[in-house]
Amino acid sequence: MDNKHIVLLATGSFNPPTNMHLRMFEIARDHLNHLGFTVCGGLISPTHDLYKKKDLAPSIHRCAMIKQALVALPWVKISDWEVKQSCWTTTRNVLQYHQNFHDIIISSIRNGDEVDTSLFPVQFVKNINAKDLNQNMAINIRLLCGADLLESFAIPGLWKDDDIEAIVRDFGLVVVSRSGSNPHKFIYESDILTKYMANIIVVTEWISNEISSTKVRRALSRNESVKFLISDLVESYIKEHGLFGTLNNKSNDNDRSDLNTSSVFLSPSPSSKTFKTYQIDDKKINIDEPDNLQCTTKRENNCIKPKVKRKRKNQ
Ligand SMILES: Nc1ncnc2c1ncn2[C@@H]1O[C@H](COP(=O)(O)OP(=O)(O)OP(=O)(O)O)[C@@H](O)[C@H]1O
Ligand SMILES: O=C(O)c1ccc[n+]([C@@H]2O[C@H](COP(=O)([O-])O)[C@@H](O)[C@H]2O)c1
Repeated sequence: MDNKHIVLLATGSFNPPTNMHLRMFEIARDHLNHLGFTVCGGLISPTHDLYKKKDLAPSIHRCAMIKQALVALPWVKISDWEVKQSCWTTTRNVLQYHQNFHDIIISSIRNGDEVDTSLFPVQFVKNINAKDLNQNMAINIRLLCGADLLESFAIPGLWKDDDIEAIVRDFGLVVVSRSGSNPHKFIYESDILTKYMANIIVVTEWISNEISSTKVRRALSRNESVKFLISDLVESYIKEHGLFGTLNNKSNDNDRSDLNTSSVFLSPSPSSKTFKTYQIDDKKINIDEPDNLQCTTKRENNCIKPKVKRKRKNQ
């Protein structure tokens, strides 16, 4: 975990994406830069429709809204890989897939293979082109999350202990503080998190802002202003498509021609034996799949976030 080049990957519902989701990337990047890391890119991976969170808008809309939000944050890109799978994928596997993807691209560049780097962190590509790419230089995908997601590790039955351990051991976490949470205490109370404490960076947001998607949805359904909470482009999209109980629902569900979310990042095509072939724009690329990518029926049925009181437990 000594790699200094980082791509921050945030998972979640983004239902809808808020300004705080975007700020989370900026705050984390500043902090990591102060610590001597190079954050060369960011990715948002919205969760699958089968996660079945209450009031979850279809992923086609969530992807389209994220694209609109990211107009203001061009160093972060959307990955639609997760939503395009046939079922919900664990965060561990989402991280592993994207790590494999970056590893393959880097080795292709080193081998002199022609690959489309348009989806790759711009600064990293510049370094490669400037030929100062150290042979050992690699990109480390890290999970970026708010402190509430970290604390959800303690919700009984929601995360597998093995997955939590793999996430902190193999990828690492960047946790942005959220009011009402105490990430340092939470890490202290967890054996697994304490063991891999060196891989967990807690970022304090001093300009605290408790924007949440839930509150934005509530305001929208009441026809209250959401200006400065979400981007104007996202707001227009929501109203145009009548999402989240907005009043001017045009019932235009059948007309989805404007929702061109195809290959926002990359899309799977039929698999081969050990690799899966992915179409990236007009190029095909083989990527080693994370081991147990298929989710089990049990896990699929477990997708619904249990309505249990959050209780901290020693893991
Ligand atoms: N205000 C915030 N401060 C810090 N992190 C945040 C904030 N809002 C969202 N996040 C983080 O962004 C990621 C994606 O969040 P998610 O889509 O669940 O948003 P949310 O606002 O928490 O949603 P909801 O209100 O629907 O539960 C999570 O890691 C979450 O912790
Ligand atoms: O990997 C897991 O076991 C796991 C268990 C619970 C939640 N997650 C992910 O965590 C994210 C939670 O998003 P949200 O909106 O419910 O805060 C979402 O991307 C889920 O896929 C992942």
